[in-house]
Amino acid sequence: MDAITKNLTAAQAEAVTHIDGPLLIIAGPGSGKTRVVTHRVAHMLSQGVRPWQIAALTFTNKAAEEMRTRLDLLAPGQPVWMGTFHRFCAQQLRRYASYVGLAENYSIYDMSDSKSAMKRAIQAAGVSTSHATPEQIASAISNAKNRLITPEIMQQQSGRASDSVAARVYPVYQQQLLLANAVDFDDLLYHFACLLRENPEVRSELDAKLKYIMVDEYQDTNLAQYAIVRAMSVDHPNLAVTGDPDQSIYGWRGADLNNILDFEKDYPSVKTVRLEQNYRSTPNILAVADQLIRHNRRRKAKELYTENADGDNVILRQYEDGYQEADAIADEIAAQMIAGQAEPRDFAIFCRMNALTRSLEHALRNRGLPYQIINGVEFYQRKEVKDLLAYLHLINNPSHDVALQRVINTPTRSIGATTVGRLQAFADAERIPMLEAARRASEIDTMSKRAQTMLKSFVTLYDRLRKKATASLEDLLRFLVEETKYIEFLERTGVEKEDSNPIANVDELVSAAVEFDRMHPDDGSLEAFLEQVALVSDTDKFEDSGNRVTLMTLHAAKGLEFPRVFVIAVEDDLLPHYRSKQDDQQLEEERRLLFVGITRAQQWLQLSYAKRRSMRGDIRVVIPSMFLSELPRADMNVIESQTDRDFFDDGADESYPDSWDLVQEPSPPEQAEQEYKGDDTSVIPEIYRDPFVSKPKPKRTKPTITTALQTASDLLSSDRVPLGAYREGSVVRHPEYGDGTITEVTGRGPKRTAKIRFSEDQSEQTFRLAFAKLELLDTGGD
Ligand SMILES: Nc1ncnc2c1ncn2[C@@H]1O[C@H](COP(=O)(O)OP(=O)(O)OP(=O)(O)O)[C@@H](O)[C@H]1O
Ligand SMILES: [Mg+2]
Repeated sequence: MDAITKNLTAAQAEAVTHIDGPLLIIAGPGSGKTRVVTHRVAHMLSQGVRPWQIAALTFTNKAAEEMRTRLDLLAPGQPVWMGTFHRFCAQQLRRYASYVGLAENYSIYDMSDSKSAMKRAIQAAGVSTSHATPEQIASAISNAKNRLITPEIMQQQSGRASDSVAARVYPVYQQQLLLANAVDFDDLLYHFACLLRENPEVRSELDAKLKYIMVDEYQDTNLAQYAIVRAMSVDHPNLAVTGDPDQSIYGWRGADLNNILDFEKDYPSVKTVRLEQNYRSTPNILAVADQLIRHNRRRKAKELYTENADGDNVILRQYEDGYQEADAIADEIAAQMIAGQAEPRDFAIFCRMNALTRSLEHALRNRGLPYQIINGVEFYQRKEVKDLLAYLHLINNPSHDVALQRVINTPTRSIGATTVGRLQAFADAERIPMLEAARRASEIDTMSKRAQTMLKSFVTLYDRLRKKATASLEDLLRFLVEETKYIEFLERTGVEKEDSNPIANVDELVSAAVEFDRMHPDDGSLEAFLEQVALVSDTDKFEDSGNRVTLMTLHAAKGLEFPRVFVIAVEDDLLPHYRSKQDDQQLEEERRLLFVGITRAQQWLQLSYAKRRSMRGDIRVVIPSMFLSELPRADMNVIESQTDRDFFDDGADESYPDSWDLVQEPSPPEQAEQEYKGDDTSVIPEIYRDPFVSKPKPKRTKPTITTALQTASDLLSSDRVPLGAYREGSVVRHPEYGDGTITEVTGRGPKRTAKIRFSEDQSEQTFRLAFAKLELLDTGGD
């Protein structure tokens, strides 16, 4: 026990050694809340609690991974459940799928899958979208799920127009999902919460099994999450939660601050521990954070203090424009590295929206600085990756209509929209999955013979693929690519984008499959792989091992820490986001978001804004964020841009935009925009009404990530073999496939492609030479 508590303060040790009974740890950033969670688990294990009796829940896979790493240091190899809420619910639902009308191999729809499913449901429900856009309908349904409102209850509500339309779509949407044996992201929580509510025997079984539940970042739980942990902590109320109300930043997806503020009311016998000391940041950084957050009215005041040594002053810097900002930041990073003060991994750059990272990427790349972006163009969202995943989904779950619609004519096989429409109508009428309908194509008399034949041959292809379902994931994927002639399709359609290479992405997906096979030699099922992919969240794939600068949104930064932090574009209309400015509560959430950003920094921090910023080709004059005027400038280094030139001396007022309407970014902040026009708790029947439900907030999205797979040095390395050196007969080495011989070279410039036959398994692969990680062993030929 000494080993576990020796590096803890008295208050931390008090929380760590508390085993039975509810526990609330409420404390500011960097005070060791997450550390307490892991130490407490280790302590419980040392006191004889069995590992399978404990579950530690959090919000990002990265945070869960970190907990796991820390626990492994204290108590190696213990099978304690640690993971995200969504993963937890996904796994429980596999066990209890039939209780909610699903089969065990159900699919998890991602954002774009859900969107297509929603479109279809809106069509099927026959509602008009003139008063409510599909987004508004989706958002209202998502809200309802977050508040555990069933379709029946929603239909009883009157309310605003978009809601009554949504109420008609909701049951149809749910029915179609069930028919497809699929759930959307909200459903994971919703179904599981409903299941616990409606099945007392399951509830008490889980309550008894998982005697010790812990939740980190409890301030971000929504009603569904609250209901879930509460239901599992009735007979054994050993629920321990940690949180910081000042870091609640997920109101837009239904998080309810009251869940933490009222914990003491929910569990009157609770033991509350406050941690006072910050171990993360310098006093300078804390002072800035503290001054800022004091401007929120809805909070309990608390002091942040630290015994850490003074560091550099926090810098507040103005730039001419976004480009100068990007260049200067990249230069600053290079300078600090050259001075031997830091390495790339020490730096993080945070922004309000993903779109803002573009010029930074450029600047970092130009200087050969390695970086990774954790942002909204997730690898798994790329077209070619989604195509192949859709095949896998359909192989795993033949009822997955969204996947079927994606692949039925990809690669193109002359199955046009009309045919698909008729197929869908037949499926809807017969209440069968579309694949089943395709099998019965000859019964669809609205369809031409030719179309029926095409469908039949698609079904034949499908059956061939499905036979491979039990092979290793790698084999399955390679077989799939080959059978569908997918690479040829990519080559034919010639999609070549500046920042992505489709064929390389296919290779990357194969690598992911190989990796998955390797990690799961025994239990690696297709279903498990798809689940993992579906649940990848924003901070996943975040490699500590890679020594890179990290670019990410403020939302994704929660819970993490970095020695050196830049927060860019602290500007009016961006932070606070213009859609949040009208509403006091939302404005306070924006302030908390900046607070979260500031408190990630350990030693060094710079906040910046520009005089002008170009967005989608438009240059706009910038007003600095109101939050900057709330900071203790006297204690900061305030550096204004030296240049006086101002393009907007004339007519500046006219060119100033009302809003950033053109800035459209499918990232969390945008969700805040979604229609919320009032508090509807009044129309929720009594049994569902929770005294703590405050403003339900719009739809959650699945946050996503991209790792910039090619580091700057990869892209810039001058010692690359010129593409012309590769020819038929050249012998090459690939890091994964081993040695092989080029059998064919086609295309020019960046499209130059080589077919390689690998000696190990005689498989043939196609690579774009500009991107492939090849080593030229022998040029071959003369
Ligand atoms: N007693 C301690 N002694 C030494 N280091 C500590 C102690 N407590 C916490 N730390 C360190 O302080 C840093 C912040 O801790 P931790 O991440 O647990 O804080 P947190 O309260 O979870 O922060 P956040 O609110 O941002 O999630 C970590 O690097 C942690 O290892
Ligand atoms: Mg933490």
